[in-house]
Amino acid sequence: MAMAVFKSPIKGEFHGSRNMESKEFKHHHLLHRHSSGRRRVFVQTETGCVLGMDLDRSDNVHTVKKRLQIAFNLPTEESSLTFGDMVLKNDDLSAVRNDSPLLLKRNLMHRSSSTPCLSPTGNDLQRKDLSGPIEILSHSRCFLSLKQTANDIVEAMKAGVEPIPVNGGMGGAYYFRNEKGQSVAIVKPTDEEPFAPNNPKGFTGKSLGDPGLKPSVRVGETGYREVAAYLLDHDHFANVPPTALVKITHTVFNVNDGVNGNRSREKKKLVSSKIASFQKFVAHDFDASDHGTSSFPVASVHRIGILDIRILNTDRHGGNLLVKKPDGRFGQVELIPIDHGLCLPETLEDPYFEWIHWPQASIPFSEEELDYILSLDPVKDCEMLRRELPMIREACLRVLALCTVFLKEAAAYGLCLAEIGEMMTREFHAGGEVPSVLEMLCIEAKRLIAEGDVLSLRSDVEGETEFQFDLDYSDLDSVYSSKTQTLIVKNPFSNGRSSLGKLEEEEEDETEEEAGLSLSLSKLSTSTKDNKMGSMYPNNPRDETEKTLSSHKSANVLLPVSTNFVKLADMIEAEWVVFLEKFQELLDSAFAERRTMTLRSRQRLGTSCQF
Ligand SMILES: Nc1ncnc2c1ncn2[C@@H]1O[C@H](COP(=O)(O)OP(=O)(O)OP(=O)(O)O)[C@@H](O)[C@H]1O
Repeated sequence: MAMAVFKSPIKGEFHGSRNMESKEFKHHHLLHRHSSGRRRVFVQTETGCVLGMDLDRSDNVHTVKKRLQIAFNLPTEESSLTFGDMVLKNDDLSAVRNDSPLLLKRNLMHRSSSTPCLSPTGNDLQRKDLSGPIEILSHSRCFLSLKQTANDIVEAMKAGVEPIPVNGGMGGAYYFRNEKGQSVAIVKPTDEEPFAPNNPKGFTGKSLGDPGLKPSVRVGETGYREVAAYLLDHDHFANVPPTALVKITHTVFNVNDGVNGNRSREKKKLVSSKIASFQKFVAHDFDASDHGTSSFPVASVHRIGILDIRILNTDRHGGNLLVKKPDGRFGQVELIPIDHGLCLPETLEDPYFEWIHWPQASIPFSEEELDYILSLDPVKDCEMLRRELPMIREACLRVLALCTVFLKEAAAYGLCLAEIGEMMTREFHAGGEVPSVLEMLCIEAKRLIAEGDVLSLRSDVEGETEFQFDLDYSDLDSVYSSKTQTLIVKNPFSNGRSSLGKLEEEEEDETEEEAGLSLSLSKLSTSTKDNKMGSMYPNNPRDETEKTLSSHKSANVLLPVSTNFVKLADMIEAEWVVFLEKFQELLDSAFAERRTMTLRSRQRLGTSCQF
């Protein structure tokens, strides 16, 4: 019963680089650009400083870098300018859209651990940065309600009402208030995230763009994920508070001295401009970790679970569900999901779903929920995110597409939220972490592609797309143990092509044990989470990761280890299309297996546990 979600529109939708965008969008984009010629962009350095700049028709990468050289005292040849997945090269600024944040990076060979915080030195340029105190980085209607909130805050700032730093959490966060002193928004600067250069709580040691708290979510990129979760929450189904990316200027923000991560501005009270997520504050009474969960409405748990599955949320713990007591005596509590910074990872990760063992999650979906799931369109969702958040990485969009397809098929089969969540979650066995059923299905789909003749799919498009993904994964590979991936990918393409050189080198080292792993995968049934799987990993994959991590500096000592079993973004578009088809073909038997497991465990527990 595989659904034809990706049949016709897929061409041109799921691709590795934004310069292959759909014709329709490109046309619209070009029209817009040529009619106005001007665009406003926000350039952020790796250490967090932000400058608003107006580009006009005649600007190119070189002229922009030249202006930044004056502002940040960073020679053009020592810097690169990136926009999401893309390193902007030559004279091409055509992909950069109005309100886009760009990242100015110091080239690797010019970096040193004692690099001071790049702070703007060009007064002239700074004066030309005519940003208001809060600028929403979009003119989309989706953020209209936040415009008023921003205006209220600006009025309060004029009246001397100061924001309040949030005490808890690892990242820098601030409650911004209205004139009455009421909190109306929570602001999280991207350069104050855990391990980012200006983190106020001592968790520093990385640059923006480096792998972060979760290796598949880069430092400085949690903010746009918060916005993505809001945008994907169609019809406010799951109750995600309105969230936007902003450029915001205030003295309350933290700037470290760059070398030791010490706070330097506390006393000086200097004004800093930041790119931050800006979320509507929702008054609440407690969070889900403070309270029994039995009073939580089934519908709210289902709606939040549906969102978490789509976005592969790796951080849905109780503290990230705010709880509001009912107004009247007989009302129900309201749940407000927050903190979506660790959703949409760049590779399949182990999600964390606090609700997975709540009884509500085992109750079948209602008709209304099934209709909502049926209406979800992963192709449209990806298009919408590309439009609203042009910096979003294609790798994240593939995770979104895959998880949405999985949800749609599973719900259509009749599985409940708990069953779907469990199929996405890894288990730990004596031998280490075991891939989730979802991951095993992906591994199997990749193997099926490898068996078929997809080599021809690669021939035309290898160069550029490959490069985009190489950029993405060179960083991530250093913190992941990706043994399984290597084995799966190298088999079909071991024909001496240069872009896969790295994999070929590794192939020579293939041990008997690894060959055995390839073989086991080929015999894989979809019931993957039994103890047999443990023996497929005689060496704990986590040990490998720990070894890699130990070679990194400060922040990595504190970072959790992570295993990467499946990458999605290493496939060229044509492979991705075939992969999705194979993946869907495998789903029915996996769901049947899961259903049998549920029935068996119910029989064991007796009927008292049924709902
Ligand atoms: N939209 C909101 N409305 C009201 N309060 C909020 C909102 N978002 C966050 N908070 C409060 O701020 C606290 C910190 O927020 P959040 O968990 O998003 O930040 P964080 O730095 O990512 O935290 P952590 O490190 O625990 O993940 C929350 O525990 C919650 O109490």
